[in-house]
Amino acid sequence: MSLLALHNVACWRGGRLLFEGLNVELGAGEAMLVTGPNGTGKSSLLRLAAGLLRPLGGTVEVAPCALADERPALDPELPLARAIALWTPVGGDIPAALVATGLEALADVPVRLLSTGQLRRASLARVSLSAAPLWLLDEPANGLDTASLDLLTALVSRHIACGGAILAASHQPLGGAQWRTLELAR
Ligand SMILES: Nc1ncnc2c1ncn2[C@@H]1O[C@H](COP(=O)(O)OP(=O)(O)OP(=O)(O)O)[C@@H](O)[C@H]1O
Repeated sequence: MSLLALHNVACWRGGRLLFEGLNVELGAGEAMLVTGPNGTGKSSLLRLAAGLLRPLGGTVEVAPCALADERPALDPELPLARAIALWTPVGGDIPAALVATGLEALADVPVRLLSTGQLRRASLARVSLSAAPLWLLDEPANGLDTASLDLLTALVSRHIACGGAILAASHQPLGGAQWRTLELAR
């Protein structure tokens, strides 16, 4: 079953054509890494998949998805666990997700006090709790230290093993899956 299907997609942004004729198919248990130089449209592609951007042409079919990008999408004034809870469906195990992202000691700390790497991990915790089968990860390794990269690898591995799919944009290789690569060019 396809969790993401882009057919002949074109994207216009910032006054220029970023890409056209793009076809992507992601099924359960599949992961795709989007690479390419700055400004070639990696983040734009993820936003297209998330339904936050409209394609200039082509079609986008997508299963329920969760996006993690540079914006944490968490209320800065709330303690971390409560901010994440606003995104978590009933039954989501927030303490376990905080442990999986190494954030258990920060559950009561306001989001605005978290560091860059901690915020990135908080986004990953939010996504992992979303129950969405498709994860859209924009530079998920940015700002992560070595131990946190291992946590990211474990999260990816578990999601793929559970039949999820991941579309990630990254300038660095990611672990946890057999990544197919899509390279965007200028
Ligand atoms: N909100 C926006 N409004 C207009 N143009 C934008 C907007 N966001 C990005 N762009 C433009 O779209 C183009 C692609 O940007 P995008 O962020 O998708 O590239 P990227 O491949 O993810 O880059 P990077 O490797 O630097 O993260 C760039 O030329 C950028 O200026």
